[in-house]
Amino acid sequence: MDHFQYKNGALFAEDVALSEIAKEVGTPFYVYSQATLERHYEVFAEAVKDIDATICFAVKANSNIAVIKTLADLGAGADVVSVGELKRALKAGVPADRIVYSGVGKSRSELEFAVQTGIRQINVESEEELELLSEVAAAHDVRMPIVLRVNPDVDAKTHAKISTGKSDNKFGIDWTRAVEVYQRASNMAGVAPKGLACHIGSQLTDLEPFRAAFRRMKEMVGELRGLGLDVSRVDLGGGLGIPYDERETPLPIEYGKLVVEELGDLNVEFEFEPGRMIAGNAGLLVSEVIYVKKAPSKTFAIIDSAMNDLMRPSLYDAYHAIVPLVEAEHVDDMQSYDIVGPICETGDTFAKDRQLTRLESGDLIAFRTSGAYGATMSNTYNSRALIPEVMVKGDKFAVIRRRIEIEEQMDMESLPDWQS
Ligand SMILES: Cc1ncc(COP(=O)(O)O)c(C=O)c1O
Ligand SMILES: N[C@@H](CCCC[NH3+])C(=O)O
Repeated sequence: MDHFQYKNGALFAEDVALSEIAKEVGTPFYVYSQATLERHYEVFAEAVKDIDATICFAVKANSNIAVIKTLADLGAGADVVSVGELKRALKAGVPADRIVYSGVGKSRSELEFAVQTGIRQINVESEEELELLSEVAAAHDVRMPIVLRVNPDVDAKTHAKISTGKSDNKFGIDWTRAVEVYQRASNMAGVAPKGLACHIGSQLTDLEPFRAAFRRMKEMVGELRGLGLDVSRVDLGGGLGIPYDERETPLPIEYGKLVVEELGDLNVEFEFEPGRMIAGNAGLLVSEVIYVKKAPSKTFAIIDSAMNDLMRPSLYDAYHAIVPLVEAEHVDDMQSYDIVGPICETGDTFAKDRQLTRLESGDLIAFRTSGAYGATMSNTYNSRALIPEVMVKGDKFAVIRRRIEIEEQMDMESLPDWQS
């Protein structure tokens, strides 16, 4: 359940009419419901309450400091993949000892920063990274807690571009090598191996791939313990899918049950890294129709947001429900539209042949389920502004990132001496 509902024909975020926000901040903008963010975190926490669990919100899904702080205030940790995300998490008030750091390409300076910050753990994804981390941590007189991210060679049955657990994906250490690498790590300076991690992909709509990965993790923990090695943590990553359309997706409670069923007797601390499940349905992208253009074979609704603001449709052919801000009175007046942005690429298409109530220039529409991987993946292609993000709580709203205009972006550029 989210907190974006129609009241008297107008779409509200909690107790604020979205048209009111549009009037104040202009379109397009992202809007998040604090109550939905909180509710999703609580639902996930409830689902894993029977095990020792640290929930580390995957900051890549939504890195706005106000969003991270909302979750940190409920006790969330953070899963970060860059020093930039680490700095955001710290600024939002996430305690360092609740931050885990994943990613295949952490640089020396990033490792140095993480080691000095004293975060909970680094999820090591290759032997080369292990060697570098060992050197960096030892030089700082630190024994850095690590887990090895394992690639379990499991097909997550999700979009190929966001599947991460097959052996031909770049992520993690191949499961057939993991025990040997762990053994090696336990004799290295600067690192303290605590356990294993896996993350097989994002937007999983079937629990079976999770089960397969969990079983592989369990086998490996058994093997490591059999060798007398200590394993006290297992990080199960994120990946739980959410409904973008009417198809059902597994509930967090079912996922939690699966974890208990498969791994409940492991006697470890678990870490989870949910991103989409928490932020996805907590956000909308609101946009205005600029023109409605009839072509011989179809009608285009050209709107003021574009693929640079919400990349998911053009990148993954992802579906986002599109709804009007003013509930249509005549639902029998449905028409077919291609919803497109102003960018100079045909790929700048949000939806094809979408049945919507009649649209006119000036109408406001919203893309549902845009709170995860929306603003974080936006960019300034075609020299467009970065759009505002707004947070709603009850009957209040606040701009949590202002529009970053092109003038400001140009201020970051300079001419080489020989041109000035
Ligand atoms: C290592 C890692 N953890 C967590 C996540 C968050 O995934 P999701 O948003 O699907 O929960 C991702 C992204 O897929 C990831 O790569
Ligand atoms: N960016 C992707 C998810 C990738 C998850 C990152 N590991 C999406 O929008 O669905």
